[in-house]
Amino acid sequence: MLPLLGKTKTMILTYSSSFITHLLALPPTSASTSTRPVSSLLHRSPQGFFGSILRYKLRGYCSSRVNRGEFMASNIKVVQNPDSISYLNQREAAEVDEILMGPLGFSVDQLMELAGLSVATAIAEVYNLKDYNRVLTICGPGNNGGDGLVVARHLYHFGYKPFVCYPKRTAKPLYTGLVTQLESLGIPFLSVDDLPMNLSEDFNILVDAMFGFSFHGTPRAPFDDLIQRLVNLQNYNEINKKPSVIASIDIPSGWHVEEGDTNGDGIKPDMLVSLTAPKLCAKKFCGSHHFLGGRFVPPSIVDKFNLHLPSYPGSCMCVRIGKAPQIDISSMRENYISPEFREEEVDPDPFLQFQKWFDDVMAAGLKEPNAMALCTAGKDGKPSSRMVLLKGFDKDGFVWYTNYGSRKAKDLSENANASLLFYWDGLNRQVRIEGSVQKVSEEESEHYFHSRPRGSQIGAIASKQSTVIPGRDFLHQEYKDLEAKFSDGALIPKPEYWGGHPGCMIGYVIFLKKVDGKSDVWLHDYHSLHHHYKIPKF
Ligand SMILES: NC(=O)C1=CN([C@@H]2O[C@H](COP(=O)(O)OP(=O)(O)OC[C@H]3O[C@@H](n4cnc5c(N)ncnc54)[C@H](OP(=O)(O)O)[C@@H]3O)[C@@H](O)[C@H]2O)[C@H](O)CC1
Ligand SMILES: [K+]
Repeated sequence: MLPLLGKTKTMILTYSSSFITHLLALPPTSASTSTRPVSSLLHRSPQGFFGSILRYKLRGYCSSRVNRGEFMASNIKVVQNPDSISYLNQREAAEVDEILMGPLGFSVDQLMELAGLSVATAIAEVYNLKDYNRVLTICGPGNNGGDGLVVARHLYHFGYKPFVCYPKRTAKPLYTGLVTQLESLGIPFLSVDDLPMNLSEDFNILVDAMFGFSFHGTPRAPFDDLIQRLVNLQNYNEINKKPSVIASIDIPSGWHVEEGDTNGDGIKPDMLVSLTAPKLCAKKFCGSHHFLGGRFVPPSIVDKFNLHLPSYPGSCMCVRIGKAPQIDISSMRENYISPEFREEEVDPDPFLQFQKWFDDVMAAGLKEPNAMALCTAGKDGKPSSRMVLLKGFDKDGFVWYTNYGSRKAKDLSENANASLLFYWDGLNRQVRIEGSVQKVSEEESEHYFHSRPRGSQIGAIASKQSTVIPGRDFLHQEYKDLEAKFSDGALIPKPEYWGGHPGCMIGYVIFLKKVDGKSDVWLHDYHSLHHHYKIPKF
């Protein structure tokens, strides 16, 4: 059990499954025992909790991440300006291939596998399994077709239902092996005659893997017909309620590799996944989703061709190029599909129920399951929320740590009432905790402080929350100085202003600049060094 620093005492736990919210209440004076039968509470009509649907609009200050031209959405990095990257002509694309598979020692199998995986990843990023389950991969005679075979295999493992049309098979072992792999998974191979004229009747995604950068002239049979069916899709889509989409690998098939869709009567893919570097025709791509994949380009190629390519963050296989399409927020909705939440399965002890759900979240491998929104309001009654990390819980309360100088600590010193909210996406569950917060002993704070990594301890000293500092460099310098000071491994003293109050934020917060007393944005950095930028009120 972790030490207790901040505790919510009186609390209401609200367990929610698929957003059907049930309320569990504890007696207002004690958090340790619950005498109230859970089932009686569960029978309340949701109307009692929500009343009629109200439309709220919040005007005020908004915090958001700093936009520095590139940002991450669902782990995929976005390159906002497509003109900032290099485009290859047909000769360069072939030359890169030759160097990779010549002096640089790559095999085509390897590159194809990585290329195919990046395409499958991009598809899965954009087209969800529920709405885009049936995928037809149309494969051509060359390596682009081979990429398509690899994509079909990965999509199968991602949970999609792939089909393959591969009318001009290549007899080389690489390709026969890829076909065998798909056949062993039971993936159906369809002939051109098996396919409906209106491909959207049977398929949600059409993966265009017919031609890549070696395409020349005009498409020959049977690809002329297949390309025409993809062109016709647009007309069918206009009358279809649920349009199907085309995802092209490297080049939209039939397009001129450098000039693009010269006559304007070619296919109009919704997604293009360029490999290695986009080819010139990609500049003419007008679909919604342009990705770059093929994370295998070594620095020697980058230097030789003077390539400007975005970096792939973390373990991402692809990067989005250009802005994601604007989404009508009012039309965004999910169908929450999760096992029924049954009263008889709810533990009468809300803490045990919380433990059960926390175990589920851990088993599901969700990221930062202990992240929770903490909402406080000072004496002015104006609420503010931020994410903090749960560091332990028991029947006395839920524990987190913070800096006494922070706004949340100040709020709590004026008004002990606060709420916590966990939201576990993927399990469709949320837990609400409401109550009052107490300070805890200095001893407990001290104990927890020294259990943290040294970098975080130094960060806590460097970050005097809610104070104005000259700039970010000042913060870094302060950190470096402290790091040097404690480099001998000596005990790092806990600063007086840290601990003993509601707790440990994901990082600490420093007001970097004060611009007309406007609102702020926080920036995540290493070792809990965070700072705020002021942004204008809107
Ligand atoms: N380095 C990388 O990024 C990697 C990319 N990969 C993928 O490989 C393709 C390029 O592969 P390549 O085999 O060189 O070429 P294609 O897939 O474009 O296809 C060549 C075959 O298509 C025939 N072809 C060409 N034009 C036509 C046409 N008008 N009608 C019918 N058939 C045509 C051609 O036959 P020819 O007799 O005409 O020469 C070939 O049979 C690249 O774009 C990526 O997708 C690798 O997978 C990994 C490394
Ligand atoms: K293609």
